[in-house]
Amino acid sequence: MPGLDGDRIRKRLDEARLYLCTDARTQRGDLAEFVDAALAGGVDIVQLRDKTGGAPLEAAQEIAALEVLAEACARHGALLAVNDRADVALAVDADVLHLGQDDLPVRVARRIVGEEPVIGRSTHSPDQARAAATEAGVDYFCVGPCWPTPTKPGRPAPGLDLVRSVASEVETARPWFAIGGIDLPRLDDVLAAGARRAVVVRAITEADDPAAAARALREGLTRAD
Ligand SMILES: Cc1ncc(COP(=O)(O)OP(=O)(O)O)c(N)n1
Ligand SMILES: Cc1nc(C(=O)O)sc1CCOP(=O)(O)O
Ligand SMILES: [Mg+2]
Repeated sequence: MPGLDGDRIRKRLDEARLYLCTDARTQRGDLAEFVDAALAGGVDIVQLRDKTGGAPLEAAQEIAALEVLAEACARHGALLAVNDRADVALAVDADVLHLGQDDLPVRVARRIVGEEPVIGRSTHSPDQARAAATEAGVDYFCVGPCWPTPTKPGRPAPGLDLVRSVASEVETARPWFAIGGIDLPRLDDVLAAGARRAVVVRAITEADDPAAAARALREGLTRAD
């Protein structure tokens, strides 16, 4: 929630179970209604991740979409996440900045966003997960893809073996999320592998009823606690 201090952001991150990445829904023109429904269903963190047009969003479009998400997150007590861009995270006072292996180094991003927002890291191997579990400035990490996914074409999937290995071998107090190909029918397998938090894209963005889809995923994750 923009305006939260670092301690409150970290407390909410710790409690978070369901993380949604959404595009700006430019074609459908329903971003505000969509995100309101997803948040009502129990999404804890919303990230704007728009890679739909083959090129990044224009800056003005990205900021406009983030303002829509920020207002909805503030109303629902959820965290707002920016993908890739530390300058954009600073500009919109985001709670969360997410960085992949090929994005800005965390120590560089920290110089831009300061200490308040949390920073997350994508990981795709046990070594990367171990590094994210200890690297200074990282607050959470993601582990995947659990299944090959058209949302991230070309990203090989280490599968649930990676989730099992992180759950059993990486000792960390940092929250971590499983990602990639996760939907309700697969959630029990993700939980059985040892994850307690999940990131989804299509399971909510492509649902006929995003509130119901989010609710079912959130309930599944909550039951596993
Ligand atoms: C929450 C979350 N987890 C993983 C990613 C993927 O980040 P990255 O590997 O940098 O790929 P892009 O999303 O930037 O294409 C993410 N965005 N969010
Ligand atoms: C954006 C992204 N990052 C991944 C990673 O493994 O880091 S997998 C992924 C896409 C997840 O989309 P869906 O839920 O539609 O499969
Ligand atoms: Mg990235």
